[in-house]
Amino acid sequence: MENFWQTCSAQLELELTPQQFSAWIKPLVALDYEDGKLRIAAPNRFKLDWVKSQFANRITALASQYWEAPTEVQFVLDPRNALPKKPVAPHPAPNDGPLPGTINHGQGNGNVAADNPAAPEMFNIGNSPRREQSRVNTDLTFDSFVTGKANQLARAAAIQVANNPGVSYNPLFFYGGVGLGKTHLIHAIGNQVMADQPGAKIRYIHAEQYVRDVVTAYQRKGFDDFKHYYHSLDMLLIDDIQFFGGKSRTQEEFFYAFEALIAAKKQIIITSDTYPKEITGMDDRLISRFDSGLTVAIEPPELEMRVAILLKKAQSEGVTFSDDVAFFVAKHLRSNVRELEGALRKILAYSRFHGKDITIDVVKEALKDLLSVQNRQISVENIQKTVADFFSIKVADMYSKRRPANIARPRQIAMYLAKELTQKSLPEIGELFGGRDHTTVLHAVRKIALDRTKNAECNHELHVLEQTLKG
Ligand SMILES: Nc1ncnc2c1ncn2[C@@H]1O[C@H](COP(=O)(O)OP(=O)(O)OP(=O)(O)O)[C@@H](O)[C@H]1O
Repeated sequence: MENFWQTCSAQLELELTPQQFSAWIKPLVALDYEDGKLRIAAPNRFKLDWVKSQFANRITALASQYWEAPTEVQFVLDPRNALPKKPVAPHPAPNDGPLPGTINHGQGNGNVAADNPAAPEMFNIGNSPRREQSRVNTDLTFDSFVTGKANQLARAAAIQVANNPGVSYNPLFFYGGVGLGKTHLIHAIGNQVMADQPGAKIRYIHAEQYVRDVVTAYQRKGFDDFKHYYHSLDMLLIDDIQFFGGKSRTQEEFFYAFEALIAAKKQIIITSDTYPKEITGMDDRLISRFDSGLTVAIEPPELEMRVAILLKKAQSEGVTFSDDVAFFVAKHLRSNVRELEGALRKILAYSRFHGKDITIDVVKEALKDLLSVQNRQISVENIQKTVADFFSIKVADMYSKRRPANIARPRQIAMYLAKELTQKSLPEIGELFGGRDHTTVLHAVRKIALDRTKNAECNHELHVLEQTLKG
């Protein structure tokens, strides 16, 4: 039973986004399995209904596969949490990922949001424990953060700020690609400050949630409360600020909060996928403020660091990885830490499921899909040829200086795909497109990324090209 749930969770973790997984699957408890019936408990009615409608089929399939027999899955309320059903709030809850959320039935005694289901999430700070209010994840600490060349500067800055919040660098701005540990690092700061200063009012928030809170405050004419809450913080940790791009109302609100906090020497820590000046659709005055403290990059991990991360994560799962195995995985998976974690989960699930020790052969088998994608390296040349074929232009036009629209656009698409599907940097891509400047590549990447969100046909073309290139 436990084995099944571990395997099933590991599989779902691979299939869902991290937010979906932690919002919907992590809180579930597998209760028992008898006569082809599996019972799974959800912490509240809302989660129960949602999980049932969204994930029941997948869990049933995994259970039937595991027990090699048709299995019926029943979802029940966790007997420890069973409370009478309450109305569902119409807005998304903070940590519930992209899906509609609700008030927290489990700990609402007397707090504003629980009494008033329409109250915005940001006021849900009544009687629940302080850590809960701060949204700081206690698992993400400096201790569990592996350091290497790629992140040592960022870690040093983080420690410095955690030791002297509001004093040393304000704001502290981390930027870097996906899955490189930006979120981990800002939670680590939050955890340390919370331990050092138990009275401090700290808040972690993802920028998308902040945008939603602004919208909610706007709809309910609740800006005074909104302002009061954010301006009263001792430390604000705001993740993925690039989501503010193009959202002028949010930027304006954030600007006031920013000014108020900095003036009061309260620490602000920001993460983004790019450095301040490169964030699209961001007000110049905010950009200059973001850059007014310390801005630090986090780079993709080098080989030794990838090995260290794998060894540490395996150890924390109670499994010992031999150095050979760790090197094998680290050599083949190069892009980011999240990918390494995914690979580790796959390996553990595979070895548990088949009852095999973790050897290189077992790893090869467990990561078959991942490794074959990595091995089928997509080259920029290949992208140029495929895109040229697709739009019936000459490959040479990819490097030429000619600019008619029927050539310029496919060229921009090829640059976009080169950035998306290869590990090449912007200058390297520029070089391969006839010695163009990296800003030209960046412009193309952004333009096509934006078109893609607005124009279904463009999105479809890109999809076809991606599928062709990935084989
Ligand atoms: N140096 C590290 N040591 C240990 N774990 C790490 C390290 N860097 C990242 N991780 C882990 O990798 C996963 C992804 O990291 P994180 O969410 O912090 O990335 P991110 O840079 O914020 O990415 P995104 O921009 O996609 O949000 C997390 O589980 C995190 O704990």
